[in-house]
Amino acid sequence: MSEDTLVSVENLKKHYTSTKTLPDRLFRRTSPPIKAVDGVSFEITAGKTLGLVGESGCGKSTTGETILALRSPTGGTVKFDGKKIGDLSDTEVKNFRRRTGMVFQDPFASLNPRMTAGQIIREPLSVHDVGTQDEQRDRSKSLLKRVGLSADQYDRYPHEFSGGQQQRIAIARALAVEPDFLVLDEPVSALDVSVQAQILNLLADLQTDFGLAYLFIAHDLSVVRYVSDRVAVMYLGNIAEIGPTEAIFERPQHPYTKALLESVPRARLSESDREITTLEDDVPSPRNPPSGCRFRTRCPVVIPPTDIDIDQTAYREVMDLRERIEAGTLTATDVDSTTSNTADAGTPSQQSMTANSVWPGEISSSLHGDNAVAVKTARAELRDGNRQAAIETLRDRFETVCEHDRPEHSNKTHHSAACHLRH
Ligand SMILES: Nc1ncnc2c1ncn2[C@@H]1O[C@H](COP(=O)(O)OP(=O)(O)OP(=O)(O)O)[C@@H](O)[C@H]1O
Repeated sequence: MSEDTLVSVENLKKHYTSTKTLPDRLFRRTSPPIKAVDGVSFEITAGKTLGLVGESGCGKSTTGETILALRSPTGGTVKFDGKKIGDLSDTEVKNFRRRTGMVFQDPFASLNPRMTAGQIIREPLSVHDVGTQDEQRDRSKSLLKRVGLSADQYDRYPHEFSGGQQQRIAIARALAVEPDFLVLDEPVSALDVSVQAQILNLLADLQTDFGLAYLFIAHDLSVVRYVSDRVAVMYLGNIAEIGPTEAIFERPQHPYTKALLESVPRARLSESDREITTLEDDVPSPRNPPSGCRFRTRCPVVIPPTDIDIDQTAYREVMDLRERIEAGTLTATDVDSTTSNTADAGTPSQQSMTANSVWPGEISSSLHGDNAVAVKTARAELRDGNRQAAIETLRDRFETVCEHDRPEHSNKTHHSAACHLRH
């Protein structure tokens, strides 16, 4: 941890356990928890911005809310200014609350409609007992001006403001008690594009003036690139890659970061022919995330076992096939019994089989030698009702390091990707 680290997050976990319904209780059913955040580590430097990006549902908001102790962690630690949040005394908790704050995506929903702009901004001053009534009023008015509104708007209600102005009020409220750290959860994504830049510039000015540190949560990569000193890329409850902004955008290391960047529309004409890898498949459920590397089920460069010879397209097809058998979405009834059978599965003389002969309708790549034999054997086993044997046959031959080992970050302080290809 460096001297000017303000927030330090180590192996943070937040799992949501669902409340049991009556049938669940009657039948003693338990559903696995949602692993929204599952072992996240990073640091935020005083006065700097860490951007947190990732697809919807990957755990960004939960990370921000858990860091601010709005949710209790399932595991791991958060330190603020060197002190562990869970160990704070009542006075220290109050001080932590004063020094931290949050700005939400939907400004209207985050402002009390029955309070005026002035009352909203004053509220934290009252809660923390800062100043006299007159001083609180004066400070609220000067904050209104500081965020680009007018002191005359003090007595107006939220609905009398535009979306951008409402977000300015929410920012003023967050600044009222002079915090050091703000979690900004998608602060511009609900706003018109024309207003977004104004709010981003305001946040940048305030950061410079008050030395604020930000955790800036967003799914819009161009926004994150614009505001962040460092960027953490999150996937299914884990940090896939973290590093300085330019390094992440110019020299991404993790296949997920690359795919995320590739999925951004190309701005320059010169780039219009660039081949793109889009993230088409759905993100797996955080209730039952893939073992090993969380991204392996969608990864375009998943690593085959070192002792087999297979190209990436064929390997991905075989992996997807096994996933479907394991998930129960490919069953015996889906196997056409008129073609292929167990007998021809392991014929040693069959060194190469055409795509059609290996698993009609499922495998379109050509597989050779023992790869083809394993897939044909699994097919026959599934058709004969022996699903577990089919899974084992495929696992024995094709199990990958990406599947049984969770990749670690090699370099926690600079630029690092949690990917087996980096080791
Ligand atoms: N209070 C909750 N109870 C149960 N599950 C939750 C709760 N809050 C979030 N989740 C689940 O946890 C996972 C992570 O959600 P989270 O909102 O943190 O992700 P996110 O990356 O911020 O998504 P988005 O960009 O859509 O806001 C999701 O699967 C979500 O459905």
